[in-house]
Amino acid sequence: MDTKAFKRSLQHSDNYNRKGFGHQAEVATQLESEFQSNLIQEIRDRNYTIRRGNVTIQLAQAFGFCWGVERAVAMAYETRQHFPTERIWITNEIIHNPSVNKRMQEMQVEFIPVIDKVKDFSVVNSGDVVILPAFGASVQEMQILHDKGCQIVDTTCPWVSKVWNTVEKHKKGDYTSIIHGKYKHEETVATSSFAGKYLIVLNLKEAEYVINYILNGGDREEFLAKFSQACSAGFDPDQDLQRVGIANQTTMLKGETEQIGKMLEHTMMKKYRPAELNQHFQNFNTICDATQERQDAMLELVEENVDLIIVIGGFNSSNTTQLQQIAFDRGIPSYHIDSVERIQSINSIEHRQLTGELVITENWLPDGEIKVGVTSGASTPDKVVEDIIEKIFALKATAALV
Ligand SMILES: C/C(=C\COP(=O)(O)OP(=O)(O)O)CO
Ligand code: SF4
Repeated sequence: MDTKAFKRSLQHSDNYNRKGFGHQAEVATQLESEFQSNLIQEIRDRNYTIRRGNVTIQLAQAFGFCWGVERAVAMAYETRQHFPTERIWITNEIIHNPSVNKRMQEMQVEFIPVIDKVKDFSVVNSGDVVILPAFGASVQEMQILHDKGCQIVDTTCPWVSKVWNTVEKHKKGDYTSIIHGKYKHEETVATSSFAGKYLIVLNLKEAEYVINYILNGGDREEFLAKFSQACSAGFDPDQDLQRVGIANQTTMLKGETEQIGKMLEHTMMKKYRPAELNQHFQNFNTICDATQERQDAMLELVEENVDLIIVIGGFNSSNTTQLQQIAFDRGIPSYHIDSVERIQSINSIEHRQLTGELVITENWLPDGEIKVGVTSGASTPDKVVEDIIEKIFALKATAALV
């Protein structure tokens, strides 16, 4: 499929909207009351720190809702206002936060049903409205919806679309897109659907494996088995790694994407002559600003001498997981939780480990004077952060009375 031509025709269609419906002001008030927090604003105004009793909270200098998330959620709210009686669908979670997705359901924004791991678009009728989430959607899904003639509201973050443009450029130049990302993640699924040849690498270890194959060759069958779900159809590692371009899922660890880019650049210089580099390697920066800022702020927070760090965000939120990875790498006790309910008591917290496992840790909150670092992912409402900080204050105040 000519994905570029398809996107152009979609954008010119009367049934397609990516700018909202002019209800920004009403929606802004609603979003503020549902998701914003006076306490968090107060802490921001006090140079990101607050002390109550024997607890000091140190917030990261950048955390919480990013611009792309605010925009997508606002567009979804506007869509409900603009189409009060129409049936509204969404192709995936709007963003990776349970409280925001719950609100979508309360507003009767329905998920496309999935049968045997396949989305059943037959439920969508031409008069329906379908929201594409902040991660975007695959070009195949867009085409199905376009063919149905339903109203499409596209909330894809422009930073994500920028990555799609990058893989289109790779495709045009006959470069294979090496995508740093998680092959099952909605954004990466969408990005790879716009690519020509592609290979998705999760981390430095996988990138090193690919580099070794480029330089020294290797076991072709093993390579194909390893990346069976993470490459384009008919991918041939012996042919398709001679010209490569870098792209990423916007919320990966920024340092890791940069390192993978550098490693591949050096590899191509080594394998071919430096003067031929441009024919074998392309790199456009596709890390988003919000991801950079939140990770940079986390790198500062881990230097703050905190006793522990609470990382707040959906358990399927990639960018939140990257924030915890930074704390983990520094050996600081850190707890990734998605809501205040995970704090069961002063002695017990249920949290997600980097492996994805949910575990309960006892005696997680130290006695006496403590300093707690707090950050939240790009899809986490400040309200959720407030509830958690208030809970910590309350638990410690009660403990001090005993
Ligand atoms: C929508 C979006 C980022 C917002 O945070 P999310 O937590 O929703 O998504 P992710 O970190 O990619 O799992 C895609 O860049
Ligand atoms: S994290 Fe970046 S790419 Fe993702 S929604 Fe936010 S601004 Fe957009």
